[in-house]
Amino acid sequence: MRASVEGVEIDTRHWIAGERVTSDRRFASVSPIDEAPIAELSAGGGAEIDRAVSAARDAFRTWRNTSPAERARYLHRIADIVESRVEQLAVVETRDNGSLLRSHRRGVMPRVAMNFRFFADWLLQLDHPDFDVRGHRNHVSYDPSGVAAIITPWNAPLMLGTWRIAPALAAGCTVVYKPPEWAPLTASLLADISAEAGLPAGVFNVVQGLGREAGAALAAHPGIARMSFTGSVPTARSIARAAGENLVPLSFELGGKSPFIVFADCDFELAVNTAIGQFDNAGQVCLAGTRLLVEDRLRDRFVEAFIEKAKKIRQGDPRDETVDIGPQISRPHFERIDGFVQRARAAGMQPVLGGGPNTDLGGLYYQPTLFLDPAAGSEILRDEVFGPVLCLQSFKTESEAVAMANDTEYGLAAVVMTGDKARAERVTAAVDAGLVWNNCFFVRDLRQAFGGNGKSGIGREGGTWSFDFYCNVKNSVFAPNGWRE
Ligand SMILES: NC(=O)C1=CN([C@@H]2O[C@H](COP(=O)(O)OP(=O)(O)OC[C@H]3O[C@@H](n4cnc5c(N)ncnc54)[C@H](O)[C@@H]3O)[C@@H](O)[C@H]2O)C=CC1
Ligand SMILES: O=C(O)/C=C/C=C(\O)C(=O)O
Repeated sequence: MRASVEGVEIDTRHWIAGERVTSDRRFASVSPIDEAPIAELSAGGGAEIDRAVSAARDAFRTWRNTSPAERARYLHRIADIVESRVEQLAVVETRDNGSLLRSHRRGVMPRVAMNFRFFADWLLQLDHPDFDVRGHRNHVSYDPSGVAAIITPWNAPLMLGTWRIAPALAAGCTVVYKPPEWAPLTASLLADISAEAGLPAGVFNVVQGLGREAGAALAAHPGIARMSFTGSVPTARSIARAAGENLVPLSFELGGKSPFIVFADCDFELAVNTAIGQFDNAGQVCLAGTRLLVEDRLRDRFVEAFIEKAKKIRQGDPRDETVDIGPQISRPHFERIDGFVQRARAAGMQPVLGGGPNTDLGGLYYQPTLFLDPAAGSEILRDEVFGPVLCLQSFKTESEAVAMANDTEYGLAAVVMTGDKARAERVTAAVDAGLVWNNCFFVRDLRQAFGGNGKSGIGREGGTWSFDFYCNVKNSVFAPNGWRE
């Protein structure tokens, strides 16, 4: 089974034990750009997952004993190949998930390579504390744990997949990866890249398929040692139930409804421009500050400038270099976003910007939308829309801003815009979020701890936190005596 997408040939079967494997059942990948089916893929289920976990368990026997230096060399080879194929990966990803081609070329695919390079290098400089305990030598080691199951979403498919796959492989785990069915194609290309890098058979496996079939079978498999999931809260609950049955440790990176707090003493232009950036990727960004909280004496000026700028956002085909935002991922997701907006309207809240499909473009293009002062407790203020829909509320005091920021079940990120450093520090300390950006957004580095509080996730990844998760951390103590000379 093959597909040709934007001139790139893709083998759309599973990748198990270093071989391509077909299933009788198929599913189609549909491009968000024009809703055209662009590829047919094998749809795996319990049998394919069983086969992949078994291959990964076999491969683990040797991969766990492959030296860190050797593992790092494989990861750097993968990074080299990714770098040599940025253009190919970028055009396929854009056709498959509708995110901007220019972002894929200049930011996202280089980050994919960086995911491999960073964890290869971090592995080699991992601190293994060695210290004295009342004359006994104490040593900490990071032992590979086994098969890591990895399930990720479609909004940045290869970047989010490799941000989990790379540390797992570096840690000496073997991997079974279930890519997102709405944008599965670059995972198939990654299988080729892993083979070309010489990764031994079974170390990295890809099972394509639907979440409720292949994904559910993987989460419930008793042969996995770790479950890393990025996606929505309802799916996380079902994965947690399944993995909990086998007492498999979890790392969850879920949704958000992050506050974007603007104080009147901020750099105004910077604040407006950064707020406009929350529409990036058509609002399909887990970290987005979708609740704009603006100090009331700045509110009218801010709203006016924001709307003026937002009206200049160019929406269209994400392959066009001049376009700012593309389509939503799929028809069901588009309808879900519109459902939120229409229910808010029906409840009496009128958007001051956008508020429906972009009728000039048709298809899956949704207008950047802003609601002012949604009713307290309303769905649009409470739930993650995961589309280009923002809410704006105002506050009078710093403590009111913090209370509003924390009035959510999520806790992934927060943005604070202020000219007062002391206030930035106070607010940063008081907001309940895994990541806080002051006068900036998405300043990202793989040494950072990444993850959310509350419904935004469980655990942290990045730097040593990733190794803490994928490894069995072992503490060994050696007595000073009792040894035969
Ligand atoms: N915190 C973070 O780092 C990020 C979080 N997200 C969150 O992801 C969500 C959007 O992604 P979606 O694809 O709609 O989420 P989703 O939860 O529907 O799907 C995510 C993945 O889970 C799989 N899946 C679905 N049902 C499953 C089941 N029953 N068992 C096992 N696997 C299953 C899907 O096939 C897909 O690969 C948003 O809530 C977003 O905030 C997205 C990107 C980053
Ligand atoms: O930088 C990361 O590791 C994760 C970023 C997540 C997004 O960009 C997203 O969900 O859109």
